[in-house]
Amino acid sequence: MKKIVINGGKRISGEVTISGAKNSVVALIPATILADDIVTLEGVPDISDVASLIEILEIMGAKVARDIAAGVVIIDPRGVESKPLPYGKINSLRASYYFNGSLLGKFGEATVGLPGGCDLGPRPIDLHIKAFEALGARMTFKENAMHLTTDGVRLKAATIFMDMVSVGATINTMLAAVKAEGRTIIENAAREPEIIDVATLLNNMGAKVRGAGTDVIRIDGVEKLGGARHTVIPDRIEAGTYLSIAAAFGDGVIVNNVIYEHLESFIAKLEEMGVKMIIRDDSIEVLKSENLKAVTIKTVPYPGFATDLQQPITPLLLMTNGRGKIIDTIYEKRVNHAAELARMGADILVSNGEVVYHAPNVLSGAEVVATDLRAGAALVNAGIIASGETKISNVEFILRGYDNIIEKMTALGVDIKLVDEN
Ligand SMILES: CC(=O)N[C@H]1[C@@H](OP(=O)(O)OP(=O)(O)OC[C@H]2O[C@@H](n3ccc(=O)[nH]c3=O)[C@H](O)[C@@H]2O)O[C@H](CO)[C@@H](O)[C@@H]1O
Ligand SMILES: C=C(OP(=O)(O)O)C(=O)O
Repeated sequence: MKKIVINGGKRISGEVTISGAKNSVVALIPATILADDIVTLEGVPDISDVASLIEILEIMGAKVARDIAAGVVIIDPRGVESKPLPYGKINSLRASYYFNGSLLGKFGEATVGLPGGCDLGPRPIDLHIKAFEALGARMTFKENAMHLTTDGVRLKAATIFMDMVSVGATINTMLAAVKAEGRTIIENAAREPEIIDVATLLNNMGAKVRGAGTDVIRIDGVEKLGGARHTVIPDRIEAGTYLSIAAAFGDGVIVNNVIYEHLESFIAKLEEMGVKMIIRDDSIEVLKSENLKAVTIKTVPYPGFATDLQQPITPLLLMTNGRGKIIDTIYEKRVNHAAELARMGADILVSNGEVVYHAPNVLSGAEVVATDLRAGAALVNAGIIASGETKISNVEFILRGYDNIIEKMTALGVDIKLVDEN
């Protein structure tokens, strides 16, 4: 079993460069099968979710060439068939649900197992299914998988109102609708930067998607999509994770390859706490910051404070002064990191579904468990601050979403290693 071991208590400094966004690339890869020619993705992070998606692409018949160090993946989807994908890697990540949309959009048929991903409480996909049905698909369960079919190959455009703001359902509807007959309108669409990134790739492939990044997306279906070359946007969640530890325990850290506009609500919180920063065109320098103020964080859909950042920022909150809360309105059960941080000596607990903390805290190294991806990131950040040794298990979650975290943290002066141990 792999574990991350951190010898903490040494302040960090230096520079780190942010990789391509996990939540973008995991949709871009399934999107490539809609093309009838080669698609090249640049800025692809070295994370296990990408490896899993490439494996699935290859099972479907795509030819894939990857240069991991250069961050380039070249996908030739011309041999792809809509084979049933009931088990295996499909269940190991969330984003495998995008193959439902792209296979359905291309072949009028898809058989894909239920998605996995982080256990954050219930994560239904009813909105995805409702949207596919509105586009003319029928759904049944077959071989433990969702089987989607339509009459003929092309779906029929529709106006779809999303009952809730959902990143996955918005992207999946785009994937299914780009080749449908007529104009599809998605109302109450999610507005995350990753949605714009997927729309940009689709448009470069020849699609007609307008309005991505607003809550109304219009898609005029086209018959054919071609090849394209696309660079993945920087990962705002990875950036927020490094900015958090830089603010909590840095003596001057520059975070490169950042789009500030994607992080505005997060930066606003750092400013409210009193963190000193210099914001440049595509980098943010965090200066040594002291006497920080406790704040309350409430997660909401973009452009509000991202649910994926509330756990990585928690160790920073623990270093402030005062009391505060974290209220996650997207996933009420995304609180498991609190108990692990308490094992490291933090004054933090969950009350009525809200995380309540009292700062400042003195953290000590401990054996802790990464219960999910961002809980794992929180424990890495806490382990850096804590005195003594922190040993984190279940690191597979962390490696799903953080490109070269050991190397990047080491470059900032952290004593951190990945070990194989029972
Ligand atoms: C691979 C990926 O991009 N994952 C991100 C994506 O997940 P994911 O796309 O799964 O999250 P959604 O935006 O769909 O979920 C938002 C909320 O809507 C609910 N919901 C969603 C779909 C549905 O059919 N029915 C329903 O009730 C969910 O339970 C949740 O409470 O957005 C989340 C919210 O920003 C992030 O935490 C995840 O990192
Ligand atoms: C919850 C996350 O990922 P996923 O939706 O892939 O499980 C995340 O990236 O924080």
